Amino acid sequence: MRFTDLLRQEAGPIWEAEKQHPFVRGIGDGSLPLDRFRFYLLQDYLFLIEFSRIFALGAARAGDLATMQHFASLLHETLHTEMALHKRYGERFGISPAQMEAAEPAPTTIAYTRYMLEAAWRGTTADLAAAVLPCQWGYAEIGRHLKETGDTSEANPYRDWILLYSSEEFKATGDWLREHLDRAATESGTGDRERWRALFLTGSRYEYLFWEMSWRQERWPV
Ligand SMILES: Cc1ncc(C[n+]2csc(CCO)c2C)c(N)n1
Repeated sequence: MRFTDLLRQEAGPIWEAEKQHPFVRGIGDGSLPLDRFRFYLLQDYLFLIEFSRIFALGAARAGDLATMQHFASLLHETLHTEMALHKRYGERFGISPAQMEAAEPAPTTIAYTRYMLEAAWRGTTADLAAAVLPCQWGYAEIGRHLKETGDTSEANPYRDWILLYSSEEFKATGDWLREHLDRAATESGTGDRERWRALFLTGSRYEYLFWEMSWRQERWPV
């Protein structure tokens, strides 16, 4: 069994809870209240900007040209394809990209992005892959799940979201991160694998918390 399959198996209950989360179900059937999606959109826009730094760090850390190219295309995909989706949704809400960029990050957005950045900053490209995989692979899995079980008709305001994250191109980029980590796992000891396991599980929990934050429209208490 691949190392990342073991990780996925262990994170099973967390990923299942994500699929059952009212925010995710609401995207699937289109019933999610727009103000909750609007909150998510602003937070996720900030999330993507910070997240991009991680891929840039991956390119800088890469031990070979092919790895550098993969991180560079992940960086491009995040800054352009994925952020373009958010900008289009912003337009529908009458929010400009400048306004989105100027939004105030909520506690969970800061905690999650700092957590991944710190792991990426002090680790190897395999540490980086372990920390970001729940995000990349998780969205591809949720996208596919919602495409199969949800409403992808024009009536669902979240249709474009589902279509982007369920696309094959999107899945392909996540597959490379998995391969990168699996390759490292075959050449490393239990200490490294234990660290990657912890990064993957914590990342998965933060993914859950991001839905929860958006559902509750989390704010600083004071
Ligand atoms: C909280 C949160 N988690 C994951 C993603 C999805 N995502 C963010 S960057 C990236 C990699 C390349 O595009 C992917 C898949 C998101 N948007 N927001």
